[in-house]
Amino acid sequence: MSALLKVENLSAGYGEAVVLNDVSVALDPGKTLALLGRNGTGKTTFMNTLAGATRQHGGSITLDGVALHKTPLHLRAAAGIGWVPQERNIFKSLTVDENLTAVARPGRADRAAPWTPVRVYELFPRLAERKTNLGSQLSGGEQQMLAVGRALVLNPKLLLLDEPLEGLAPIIVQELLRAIGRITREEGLSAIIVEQHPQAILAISDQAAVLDRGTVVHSGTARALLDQPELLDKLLGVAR
Ligand SMILES: Nc1ncnc2c1ncn2[C@@H]1O[C@H](COP(=O)(O)OP(=O)(O)OP(=O)(O)O)[C@@H](O)[C@H]1O
Repeated sequence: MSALLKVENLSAGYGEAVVLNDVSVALDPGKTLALLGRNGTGKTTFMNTLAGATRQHGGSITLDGVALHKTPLHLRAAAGIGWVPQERNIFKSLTVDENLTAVARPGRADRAAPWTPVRVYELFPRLAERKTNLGSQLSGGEQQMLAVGRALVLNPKLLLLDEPLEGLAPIIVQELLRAIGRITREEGLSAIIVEQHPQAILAISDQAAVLDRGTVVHSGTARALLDQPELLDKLLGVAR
C-alpha cells in the first residue's frame, strides 16, 4: 500500500526560527497517527506546517501523491487537509448551521458517503439541537464538535486534530472520543491527532510518533506504546 501522507526530512518554523528538524513521518490510507510529546516539542508546529501556516525551510510533504509543500495555505483545504487547530477557529458570529454550510464542499468521487451537515448532526446530536445558536453561544465542547464538523464537511483526505480534548469535561471527552473513533475506524478517514491524554488517543490510533525538541524520537505502533507504559512515560518525560 502506498502512503497517503509522506513527510520527508521536514524542517519548518516561524520566520528564521527553525522548530522542526529533519522530521519524517508516513501514514497509510485509513490509518490514525497519535502525535505525542511534552509541551513545546513542536507538535502544533507540525500540524500547522501540514496546514501551510508556518514557514517550511526544507524537506517535502506529499499527500496522495501531490507535493503539498508547494501549495499555499488557502489551497490546502482543497488539496485535502481538514485542519482543526487548537484554537478551534469557528465563526462565532454565525449560527452552527451557517458554520457548516458556509464551508461544505462536495464529497470526493471515491467516497460512498460524503460528509454533509446532516451527517455531522447525526454524529453530534448536541449540534443538531443548537443549529440556530451562534458559535459564541456554544460551550467549549460544542465548539470543538463544530470545529470537527466544519473540517469534515470539507471532505478532506486527512483530518488534523490538534488537542481536541483540551479543557473539556470528562463526559464530553468520551463523546468526542467515540465520534473520532467512528470517523476514523468506521468511516476510514485518515487522521493525525495531537493530544496531552496519550492513553485515550493511543487506544483509538494505529501508529504513534513522539516528538522531542522538534525531532521524531520514537515511532511505531500505538499498541506497542500502550503495552509499554514505562517507555511512554520516559518518552514524555513523566516521572514515576
Ligand atoms: N508563532 C510562533 N512564533 C515563534 N515561535 C513559535 C510560535 N509558535 C510556537 N513557537 C515555538 O515553537 C516551539 C514549539 O511549539 P509548539 O507549539 O509547536 O509545541 P507543542 O509541542 O505543540 O507544545 P504544546 O503542547 O505546549 O502545544 C516552541 O519553542 C514555541 O515557543
